[in-house]
Amino acid sequence: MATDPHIQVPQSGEKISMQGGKLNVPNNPIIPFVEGDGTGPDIWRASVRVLDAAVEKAYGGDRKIEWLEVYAGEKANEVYGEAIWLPEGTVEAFREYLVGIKGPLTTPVGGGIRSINVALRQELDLYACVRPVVYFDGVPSPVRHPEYVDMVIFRENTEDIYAGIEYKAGTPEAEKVRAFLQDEMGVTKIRFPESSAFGVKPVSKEGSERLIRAAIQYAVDNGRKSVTLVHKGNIMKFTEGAFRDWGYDLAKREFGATELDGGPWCTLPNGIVIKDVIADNFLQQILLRPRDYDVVATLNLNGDYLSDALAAQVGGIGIAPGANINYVTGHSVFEATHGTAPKYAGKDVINPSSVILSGEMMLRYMGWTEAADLVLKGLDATIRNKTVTYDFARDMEGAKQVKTSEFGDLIIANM
Ligand SMILES: NC(=O)C1=CN([C@@H]2O[C@H](COP(=O)(O)OP(=O)(O)OC[C@H]3O[C@@H](n4cnc5c(N)ncnc54)[C@H](OP(=O)(O)O)[C@@H]3O)[C@@H](O)[C@H]2O)C=CC1
Ligand SMILES: O=C(O)CCC(=O)C(=O)O
Ligand SMILES: [Mg+2]
Repeated sequence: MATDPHIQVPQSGEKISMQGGKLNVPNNPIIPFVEGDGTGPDIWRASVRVLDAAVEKAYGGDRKIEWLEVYAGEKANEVYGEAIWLPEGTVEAFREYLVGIKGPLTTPVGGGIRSINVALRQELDLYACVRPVVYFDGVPSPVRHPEYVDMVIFRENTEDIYAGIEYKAGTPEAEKVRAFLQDEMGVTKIRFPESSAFGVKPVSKEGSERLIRAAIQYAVDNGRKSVTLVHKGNIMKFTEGAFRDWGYDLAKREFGATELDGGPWCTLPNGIVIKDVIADNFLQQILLRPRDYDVVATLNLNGDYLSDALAAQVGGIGIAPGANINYVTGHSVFEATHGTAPKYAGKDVINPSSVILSGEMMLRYMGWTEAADLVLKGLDATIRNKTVTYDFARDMEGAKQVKTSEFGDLIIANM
């Protein structure tokens, strides 16, 4: 990164580091950010002002983030002048400065580049995608009791069918996989072998355990009630089923869990329940009985679907933050659950709450809790005052619709 001429490191500012398993955060940390594609720039402009204002108000100038712009996606193509989607310098900056934040990046469907978002998580081994889902009073919701939803999704972030190991139908590679499966492994269940594409779903013990460990540790540290392992292990026995079994084993081995009524559910000594639910059932349970669920640990693709579904219950992906974290190295990239929402790009209308709340998570992760609390205070008051962006305004009686930038201003005023 030091040699990347496109990346201008701020003159002042210091690196965040990890020492003895704890983050060491200076008062003026350098934090890399990617603005993002589509609505990313609209959202980032509002978000950065809110985060800076919260830090300024909380610490009166004693602390300040030194932002370092790095590039990915369409902006990287512009800045680098060629088709470079995820420059080495960007990955290196996130590696070197430990904590970063990003806007959404476009991934084409069917062909073209593979996801830059996924690539970044894989490159930095950010194995836990952490997505809290909580209700802010006044947000319009399609359910009767959105306030019953208070969950934190821990989604495995580096494996599964999501890793992108696929072979296109009709290629020599797909033919090779077909031949291996049918001729060497004796597989007879491929319905249309000649025209099939193939995808691979790697799910490992190490990968599952480190994610489930992070989820249980989070539950312990935050006084939560339960951890639910969500899987489709009845059908995918050796991948999703193993995820469940490895989870229960880990809870017993590392956290002292004991079986409840003959198992497989178990409890930790402090009463936290470890349980499991099959994924399709879980999707109806979260609508009917959301209070039965708290921390959720699941595989990559399930976690992707669940994130948007649960976000809808508390008002949608306009207010759905997240973090990609490696709890061992401390590396983290905070990002919203939503994508680029391209039809709203450049219109200054989109809801910036998801990135603002991802920034709030980042401040809390850094130990800057006073600033994080101010972000929540400002956002909460702005929503209660019914001054909201289009997505909330369309279903909120008596609301005044404001622009993305105005919404940011109001959050700052309400801190
Ligand atoms: N981590 C990442 O960077 C992610 C990237 N993507 C990428 O984003 C692109 C677009 O994906 P798409 O499937 O359309 O999903 P998006 O999440 O971009 O948008 C889907 C819909 O969700 C609503 N929405 C999204 N963001 C907001 C927001 N900030 N405020 C209010 N409403 C919002 C809008 O609904 P409405 O139309 O009702 O207003 C929008 O049309 C794809 O290339 C995809 O791969 C997708 C997810 C994550
Ligand atoms: O990378 C992408 O384009 C989509 C990723 C996504 O939907 C997610 O991580 O929630
Ligand atoms: Mg998604």
